[in-house]
Amino acid sequence: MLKLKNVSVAYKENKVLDNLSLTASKGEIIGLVAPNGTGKTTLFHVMANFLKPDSGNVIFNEKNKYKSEKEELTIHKQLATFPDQSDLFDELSGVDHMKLYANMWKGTTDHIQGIIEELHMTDYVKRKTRTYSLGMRQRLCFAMMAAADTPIMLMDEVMNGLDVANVALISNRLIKMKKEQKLIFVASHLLENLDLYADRVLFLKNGKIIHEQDLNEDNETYLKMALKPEQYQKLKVDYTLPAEHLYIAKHLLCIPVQEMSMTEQSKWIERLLSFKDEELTIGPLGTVEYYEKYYHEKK
Ligand SMILES: Nc1ncnc2c1ncn2[C@@H]1O[C@H](COP(=O)(O)OP(=O)(O)OP(=O)(O)O)[C@@H](O)[C@H]1O
Repeated sequence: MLKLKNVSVAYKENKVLDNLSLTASKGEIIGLVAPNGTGKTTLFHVMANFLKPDSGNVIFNEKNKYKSEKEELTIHKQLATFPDQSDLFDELSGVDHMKLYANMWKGTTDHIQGIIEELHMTDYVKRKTRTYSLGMRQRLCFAMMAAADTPIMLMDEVMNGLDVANVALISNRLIKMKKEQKLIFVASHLLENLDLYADRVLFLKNGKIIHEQDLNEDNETYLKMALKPEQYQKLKVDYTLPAEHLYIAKHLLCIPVQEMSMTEQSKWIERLLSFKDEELTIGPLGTVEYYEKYYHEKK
């Protein structure tokens, strides 16, 4: 449905995207993660043709490229980008904004009431947006995307400024959109949240996708525990850790257990539980752990 082929973008000496390629299909939510200033927004801008890459192509449905105004129009009918809160008009109401997006893309506004109810916006949506709080504005931005209802959606920082209840509300709506076969890209710093709805998470570094985590795969199970370097060293001296173990960002020990016998697993659990102050968890590596692995940062 959407293909990027060898896309490169540089701002003078600053190479932000370096020969980057990716393929995305309908019915997928793709998370995009990286520290601030790495190129997530730049990548979205290339996908939406707000920025022409220095080289490479964006291809939609195997045939459409940003080659002419006509083709751009064809693509833009299928693709909406998350509005910036600063783009909202102070003197218009939330409903007005939703109607704007609905008319621009879908050509009907019949579905708006359902979205308002689902996103719990009934109490405020008829008021002018200048009276909205940060979280209310953010929910409206999301509601505008839902109103546009395009097959492809690019969502930059969709959860910005939302409280826990609203993050859950929007996450559920994203899952519903996925079931409706939308292709949705979500750039986010809420890493654990991505594990709830994303099919894949792409990790961007030095202009490239350095890792693609498939969350639908039957991923390896790990014993996971935060250990100080000296604790880790002691464990290494006292026992032979499996060669495939990870010590992420000099902080998180992850021991793969799928190939181990039950007896061996129990031994490792016992050994780790001897570090009494630390919490032991069991499960696959999530986006948080990969993030630490690739960017060596604590959350
Ligand atoms: N118009 C521009 N001119 C020059 N440099 C730019 C421009 N836009 C972005 N950059 C640079 O490109 C790099 C990537 O920026 P981008 O906004 O794509 O990052 P990001 O991953 O979206 O960051 P954030 O998480 O903070 O939103 C940064 O170093 C930024 O300074």
